[in-house]
Order: sequence, then structure tokens, then C-alpha cells
Amino acid sequence: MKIFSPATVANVSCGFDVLGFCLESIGDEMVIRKTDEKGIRITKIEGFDLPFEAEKNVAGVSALALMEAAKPNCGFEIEIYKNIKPGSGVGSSSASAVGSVFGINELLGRPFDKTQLTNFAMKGEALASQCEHADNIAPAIFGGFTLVKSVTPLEVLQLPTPANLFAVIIHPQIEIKTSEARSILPKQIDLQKAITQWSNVGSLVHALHTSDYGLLSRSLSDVVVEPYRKQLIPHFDDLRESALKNGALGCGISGSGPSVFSLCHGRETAKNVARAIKTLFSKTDIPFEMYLSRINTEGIKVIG
Ligand SMILES: Nc1ncnc2c1ncn2[C@@H]1O[C@H](COP(=O)(O)OP(=O)(O)O)[C@@H](O)[C@H]1O
Ligand SMILES: N[C@@H](CCOP(=O)(O)O)C(=O)O
Repeated sequence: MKIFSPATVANVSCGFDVLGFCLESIGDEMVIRKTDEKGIRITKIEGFDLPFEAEKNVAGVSALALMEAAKPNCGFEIEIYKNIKPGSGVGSSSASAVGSVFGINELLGRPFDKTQLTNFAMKGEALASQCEHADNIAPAIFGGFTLVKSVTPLEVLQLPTPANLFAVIIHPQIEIKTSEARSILPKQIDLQKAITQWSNVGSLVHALHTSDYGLLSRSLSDVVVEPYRKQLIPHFDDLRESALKNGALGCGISGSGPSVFSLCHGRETAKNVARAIKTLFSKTDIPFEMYLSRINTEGIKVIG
């Protein structure tokens, strides 16, 4: 069985560790097969150099978590065709973690629901980021925008996706490991900043429910995490200014970076934003890649 496992944008500015959305035009492919031999074997990895041992690859760790619960009378082999660069900030590790559990669940006749799959995939994600967070996994599994209400017990809310939303992603070719980008964050935050942040999360959720693009734009701001992490991302303030000047609803760090996302209403606006950002970044000496993607409301899917 062949799977498309999508890239995702976690945090969505104000929702550190809770909000995320799913992308349509970037993702990994994975092939999963049943085997007579029990256990999980990763037999092929193309695209990037990643460990083949199941216990060291997020796809293997999440699959083993599912196997422990399902105790099937067979094993599985996994091929990973990676398009999402590890450490890029668009959920590379979570695409693998989600792909293996989704594929195995399909082959077993779907014994588990989406929330249970999210739980298994979180075990894999924890290997990469050294903490259990589901803000990439949930949108990859559920599609569209998601909010992780709590991790223990796990509760995921699927939020509505207003029409005609596009994301422009710029990926400066430097690697920022999620675990490192987490280690620079403060353990406590100022009350005034907390008030601003939870007001933004609440209004962003309301904007998604009411397709209020103006409110969505005014809510896409992060006063808690971005001030620390933006120092790791070259030209972040210029990028943001250029995206907003060219009509983006908002612009922020994608996941833990270094990718930066701009959320746009309409493909034409997204193209303008992409053009402006490209012109700006071309003047630097940092290589980069860019993507323009519709928000993917379907999530992970079988493609063959
Ligand atoms: N199947 C996999 N896909 C991506 N990264 C993996 C995988 N298995 C293990 N890893 C490790 O996870 C880390 C990348 O994860 P992370 O820092 O969270 O990046 P991203 O933001 O792209 O998910 C790297 O150290 C990588 O070696
Ligand atoms: N909430 C996490 C999200 C990490 O996303 P990734 O795509 O960089 O793995 C965080 O911000 O640490």
C-alpha cells in the first residue's frame, strides 16, 4: 500500500504546541507491506540519510507502539521516500511517524481511530524532538487546521478551514533541530504576554469558524516563542515585513523553523507574496527553497 504523508505547519504563530495545519503540495511517500515475519523492518529510505533500525527511526518507533497495542499475527516492512528535509520545520519527522501507523492501520482493517493513531505517532515524534507534542501529527492525520486540547488524555479538535487559504513556505537551507529550538525557550512567561497570546489563540479559532479573514490576520501573532526563535532564522523580520506588505494575512515561524510560513487569502496573493519573498531572499547568500500550497483538508491518504 502506498501512502502520501503530508508536511504540516505547527504552532501557527500564537498556538505553540497546540495549533497546526496541513499542506497539500509537500509530503513524503511511504510503502507499507504485511510480512509473515513479525516485527517492523525499514527496508528502503530514499531522499535523506536516516537510520534503518526501527528503534531509531520515528516511523519504526510509532509503528512499534501500534504493534504493542494491536498484537497482530504478522509483521510489516516500510519503505520511506522522503521529500521533506529533516529539521526543516514542516513536520518531517511527524510525516514519517504518521505514515507508518496510518498504513499499518489500513492493512489491519482500521482497528484504531484517528485519535489513537495520533497517540501512537506521538511516540515516534518524541524520538526526534525529545518531548511528546502532537501539533504536527494531528493536522497530518485529521487534515485542515487542528487544535490539540490536551495530550494526556489526548484530545484533538478539528477546526474548520475557510475557503481559498494558501500557505507560502520559505525554507532557508540551514537545519534547526526541534529539540534545540525548544531548549532555548524560557520555562516561565510574563503574565501580560500570556494574556496577549491566549487572546490571539481564542480569536484565531473564532476566525476559522466564522471565515473572518481580518480577524484571522489580527490573530496571527506570537509574543511568546517567536522573539527567542527568530534569532535562529536569518532575515526573519525582513521576510515578515515583506510578506505582510504584499498582502499575507500573517507570517510566522513554521514549527521550530527554519522554515517561515505566510498564510494568504487567494492564490494570486500567495503568488505575489512568494515573488516578493523570493526577490528579497535572493539578495542574501543563503540558499533556499520555496513552496506554495493550498491548505490540505483531507490529510494523509492512500495513493496506491
Ligand atoms: N523518518 C524520519 N524522518 C525524519 N527525521 C527522522 C526520522 N527518523 C529519525 N529522524 C530524526 O529526527 C530529527 C528531525 O526531526 P525534527 O528536528 O523534529 O525535524 P522536523 O522539524 O523536520 O520534524 C533528525 O535528527 C532525524 O535524524
Ligand atoms: N510545537 C513544536 C513544533 C515543531 O515542529 P517541527 O516541524 O519543527 O518539528 C515546536 O515548536 O517545538
